[in-house]
Amino acid sequence: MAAPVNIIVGSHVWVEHPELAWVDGEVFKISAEEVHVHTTNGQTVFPKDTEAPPGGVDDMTKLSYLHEPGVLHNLAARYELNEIYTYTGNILIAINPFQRLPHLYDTHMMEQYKGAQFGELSPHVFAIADVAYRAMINEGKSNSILVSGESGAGKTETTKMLMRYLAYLGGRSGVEGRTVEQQVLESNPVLEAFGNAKTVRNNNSSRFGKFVELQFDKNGRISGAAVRTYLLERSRVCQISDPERNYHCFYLLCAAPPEVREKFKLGDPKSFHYLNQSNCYALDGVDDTEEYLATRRAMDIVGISEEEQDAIFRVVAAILHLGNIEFAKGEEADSSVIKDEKSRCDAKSLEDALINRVMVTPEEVITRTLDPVAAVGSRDALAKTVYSRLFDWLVDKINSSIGQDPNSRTIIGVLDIYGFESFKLNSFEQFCINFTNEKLQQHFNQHVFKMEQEEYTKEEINWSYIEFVDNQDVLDLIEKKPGGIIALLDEACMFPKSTHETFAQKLYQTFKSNKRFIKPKLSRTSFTISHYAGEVTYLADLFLDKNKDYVVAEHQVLLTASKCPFVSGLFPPLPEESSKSSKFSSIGSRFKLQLQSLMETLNSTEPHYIRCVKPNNALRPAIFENANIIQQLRCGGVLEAIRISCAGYPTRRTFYEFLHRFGVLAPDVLDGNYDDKVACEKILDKMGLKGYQIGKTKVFLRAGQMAELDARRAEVLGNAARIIQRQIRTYIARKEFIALRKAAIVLQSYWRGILACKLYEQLRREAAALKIQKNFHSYTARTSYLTARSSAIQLQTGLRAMVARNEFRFRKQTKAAIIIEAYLRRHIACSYYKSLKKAAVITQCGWRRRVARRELRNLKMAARETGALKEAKDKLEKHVEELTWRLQFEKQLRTNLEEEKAQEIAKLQDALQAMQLQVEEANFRILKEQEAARKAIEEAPPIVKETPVIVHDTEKIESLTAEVDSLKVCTLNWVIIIVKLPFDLQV
Ligand SMILES: Nc1ncnc2c1ncn2[C@@H]1O[C@H](COP(=O)(O)OP(=O)(O)OP(=O)(O)O)[C@@H](O)[C@H]1O
Repeated sequence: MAAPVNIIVGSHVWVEHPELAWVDGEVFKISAEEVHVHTTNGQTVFPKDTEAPPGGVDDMTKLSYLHEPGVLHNLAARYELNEIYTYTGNILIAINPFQRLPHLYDTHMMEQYKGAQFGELSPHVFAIADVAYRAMINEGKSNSILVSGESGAGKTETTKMLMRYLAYLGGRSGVEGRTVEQQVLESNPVLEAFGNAKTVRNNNSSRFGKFVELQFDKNGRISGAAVRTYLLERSRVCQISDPERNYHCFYLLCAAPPEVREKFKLGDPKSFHYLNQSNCYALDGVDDTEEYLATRRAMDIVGISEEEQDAIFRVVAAILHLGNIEFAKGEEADSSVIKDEKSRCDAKSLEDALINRVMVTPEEVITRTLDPVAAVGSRDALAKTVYSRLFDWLVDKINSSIGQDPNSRTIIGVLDIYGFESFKLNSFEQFCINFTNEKLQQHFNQHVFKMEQEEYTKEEINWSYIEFVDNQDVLDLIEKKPGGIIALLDEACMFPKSTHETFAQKLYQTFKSNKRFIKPKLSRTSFTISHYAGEVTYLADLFLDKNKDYVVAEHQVLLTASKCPFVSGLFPPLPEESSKSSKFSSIGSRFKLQLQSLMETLNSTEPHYIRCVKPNNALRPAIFENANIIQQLRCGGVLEAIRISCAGYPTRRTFYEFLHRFGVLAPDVLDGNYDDKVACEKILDKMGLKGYQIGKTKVFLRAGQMAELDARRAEVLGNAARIIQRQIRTYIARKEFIALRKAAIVLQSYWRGILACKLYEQLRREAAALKIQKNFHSYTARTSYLTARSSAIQLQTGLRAMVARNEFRFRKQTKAAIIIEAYLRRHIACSYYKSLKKAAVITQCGWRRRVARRELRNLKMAARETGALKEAKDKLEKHVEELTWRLQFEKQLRTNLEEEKAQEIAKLQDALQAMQLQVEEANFRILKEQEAARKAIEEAPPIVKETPVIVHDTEKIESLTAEVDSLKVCTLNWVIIIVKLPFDLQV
């Protein structure tokens, strides 16, 4: 490959790669015109800045090597660190982070950016908004911020942030009710509900362009606002492809609370033809019911009344029901039930409007019935017309409700518009979008380059080497009247017989020699336009249909006659002559006019640019391997701006300003009597700068030269400041030194006196301390000795007592043991003695028994020998027994007698007396009986035998006599006892 300048062996370079965009490598050989690079594949080579900061630079113009890979690498390095914003001069590049970064947009951030110098803080949308606001306030000029980028790049999000920040700067805090800025912010959700849809590239893709104009009063407060919208994608209402969705409002309404669905006879979105062409009904992380309620709240805030909201959703529901009408072949169009209450129009009129067409010829009026395919087209056209009118009504309503400020002198406009589009198949929408971008690019060119060139021309400096691609020729190709593509398209639309083929042929013929128009070789209906951002091939097939904007007369009649005042309000009756003269209106030319008006507005403002970029792959490291980014930067004019900025003279100053600022660099030049221009030239030459230009009134500097001059100026000023500082410091220091020295001497003498006093005092204290120490030591030593001694004595006492107690205990135990032993021995001896005694007794008994037995045997033998002995023995035994009994009886008696002594004595005395009386009586009777007996003997015959009675009486007398004797003895004994008793008792 060819070697670019400033590349040598060992250089680190970027090499173009067909898929990865750029890969880095190292040059290892340069021969003739060839550079050999490791990892080379024969593509373009750019030098790599090995000293570039790893985190990237916040402004691309600060890069040492400004080329595509350098730019891309810088963006990638920053994106890696979540730095999604980067400047390119005054243009802000915003890369979609695909993740919420709340810290970037909180109130704290807003506070930081408020009034901060541009470039002082990291690049940010707030910085751009702040610059616009400050410029407006300071210069009293209107400003605009143009946000562009491809679908999903983050335009809408960026616009929201801008609006929030501008509302923060220009809002009225503490105002009651709905403020303008609140209404402006809340208009977003309303417009998004009706103008946004899920597409393949973005779940919340805005299907229209938008220009919000914030009007400010003289105090810089927001006093009014206007929203302008561009080119709503109408075809989406009737036609969607998987996995896209129709406009959000349809799904929100189908998910509305049951009473609302009931009112509009709605149900599952799958049951509607306009929604079920795609299988996507829900969005991840979005609750349509919630969104419905939020949209209604936002509608409240922007001032849409309850009735109007109802009417709006009634129209939305009607469009859904309209889509379900089907047509069959036949004379009569077959329709499913026409739910007339939805649009409040007559079912028959609806049917007529959908399938009948009236043609007025000079001769007659012909009514023609459409075939089913055409009827479907008619139905869809009706739906699209109603929807786009509804959308326009919403925008108008928002504008009238927010209100315009006729006294406002300045505005800040924010443009959120689709970026350049180039797909495989490009249709009318892409044509319009790219036309818009050509317009904006021209505006960009005019602003950045043309202004630059005009300035250079005015100043009569040489600018010939700055080239830029002027796209006026492309714009002519598209919009020139007559003869441009739009004009030809309108023409073709007005010719009933035109087809897309005739239209394409017309284009080929008209533009066959146009540099910007190319006819693809194999196609009959497509054409290619060489746009500033690249070539785009359009398919002309649907251009005619899509360009037609008129409302079919039958539809107009139907809708004007609607019983719903809202619907009839959307379609006011056309003035007689306009309906007659032309029922044609073209989207292309309407859009052209809108763009012209937008451009006029933009041209009257100071523009600021934000380019949103969408990494193809949200994975961070992939960004660098993303050729599409380069394309987006190219389309956004970023690369061109960088190139021009480097090639041109970005810095310029009037001679006066220059001399005022940089005169210090060459005081001799200032002192010399030179013309301003010459003086400037001399200063620049003295500084050794090259490539600058001197105009008629200004000095033009190349990129970086201003910084260099500033650095030199800072150096000179710094040196001068240092000299002055040195002198002043010397003077001050000397003065301070003398005063200090004087003060030091006084202080020293005073301090020395104090020190001597202190020393004496210290010595005295030391001596005293020694004495105290000595006494204290002796005292402590004695105290500790006494304590030790008393402790020893106590210990000894304790030990001795312990020993004595032990000895005493031992002796006591010994004594007890002896006693126990003695008792034990005595017990043993006693036991032994008793056992001996017992044994002796037993032995004696045994012996005696043996002896007695022997004696008994002898006695028995003797007794047996004599019966008398035996009788005697019996007698003796009886006697012994009687004696024994008598003894016991006597004992008993004696005992009883002892107890009853006194009574017994008396008793016995009584008994004695009685017995004496008896004795006397007995004696008397004996005498009597003896007397009687003698008398009887004397009287009885002489032979009479003795009778036994007498014997008896005799015996009785004898016994009585014996008894009397014994009683006498007994009485005597008792007398003796009684006489003796007092004496015994005394004893
Ligand atoms: N600054 C940001 N912070 C966080 N997420 C963002 C940011 N910018 C964009 N996004 C994400 O990217 C998505 C697409 O962004 P946005 O809708 O703004 O794109 P757009 O350029 O307006 O697309 P379209 O042209 O299709 O409307 C957003 O829904 C959001 O998820």
